[in-house]
Amino acid sequence: MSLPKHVRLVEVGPRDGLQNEAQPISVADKVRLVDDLTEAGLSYIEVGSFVSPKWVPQMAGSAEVFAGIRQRPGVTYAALAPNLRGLEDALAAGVKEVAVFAAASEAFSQRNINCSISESLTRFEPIMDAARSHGVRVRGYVSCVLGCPYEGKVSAEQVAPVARALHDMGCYEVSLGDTIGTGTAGDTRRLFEVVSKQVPREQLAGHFHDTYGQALANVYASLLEGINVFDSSVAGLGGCPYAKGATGNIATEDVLYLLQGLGIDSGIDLDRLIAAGQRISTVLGRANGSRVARARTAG
Ligand SMILES: CC(C)(COP(=O)([O-])OP(=O)([O-])OC[C@H]1O[C@@H](n2cnc3c(N)ncnc32)[C@H](O)[C@@H]1OP(=O)([O-])[O-])[C@@H](O)C(=O)NCCC(=O)NCCSC(=O)C[C@@](C)(O)CC(=O)[O-]
Repeated sequence: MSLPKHVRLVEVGPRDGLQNEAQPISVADKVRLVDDLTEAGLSYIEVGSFVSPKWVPQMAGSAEVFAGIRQRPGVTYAALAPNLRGLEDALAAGVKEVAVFAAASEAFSQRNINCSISESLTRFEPIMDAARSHGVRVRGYVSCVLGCPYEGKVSAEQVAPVARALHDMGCYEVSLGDTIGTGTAGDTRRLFEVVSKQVPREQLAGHFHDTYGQALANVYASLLEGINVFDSSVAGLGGCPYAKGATGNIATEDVLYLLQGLGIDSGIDLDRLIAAGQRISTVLGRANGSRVARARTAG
């Protein structure tokens, strides 16, 4: 399969990245991050989550973040909504696109959203109906597609029906998440081969964490499988509260560098993106998780 000419990057740093940071982050710092990402040319930014603040304290204040950001026309600013309450809060905050999230492993589903996989899919139905009636698009996630912190190996055959269910209920795109970052390029190719028999490739995305240093290889493997949407996190922000040692998502800067080297357009300005990543890394007092950013800012 030939490589795509254009790839869309879904920037998940303000949500997947910041949700895992230990120290409190002010609304102003979150707003600044989203604005910096808009300036860098990202066309899709996941801004926050409308989830229980007891479960994910860092995402409290997502409505204030939405109220504070400068929204550029043509850019999608999305949020997670795990239940009807989350959707209603998102709508009240003026959110135009939400994401629901399921898992391919039962144990992870229980720990993450406190219900079984099938209960979660049932819970999403009224969200889909309400979103549809408000003209809000819904993206779907499947976690633990290449491994689970509790159950170990997860097969592509376990992932496919969950992805299919999300697609069938109306998710316009389903993002497959290697939550603990253990997957290899071979696993990734097989995953997309199997899942694309149930959901068209054009409606699948790859979401890779870099725990084992395989994320960039997995993006390349996915490109070879005809996938052209990837979730990534500026400065490689994040981790996973349920997976010991898990690192953040693949750094957006590193994916962008890969894409530029392949002559694939994404509309993003690497220098501005690096500046955005440096700024939030300084705010958080952490090392920048992007290899490209570290190399470009060394010395
Ligand atoms: C799903 C629930 C809400 C179920 O939570 P629950 O405890 O089963 O629900 P509940 O209905 O019994 O409610 C419990 C409490 O939460 C409140 N509540 C209930 N709903 C909401 C809401 N929407 N917003 C705010 N508060 C809410 C509710 O009002 C109540 O408050 P209390 O009476 O105890 O004071 C909970 O489990 C939850 O919020 N979990 C958080 C899950 C989460 O955000 N995980 C991280 C994102 S997923 C991810 O990172 C993976 C991904 C997508 O990146 C891909 C990958 O890498 O794998």
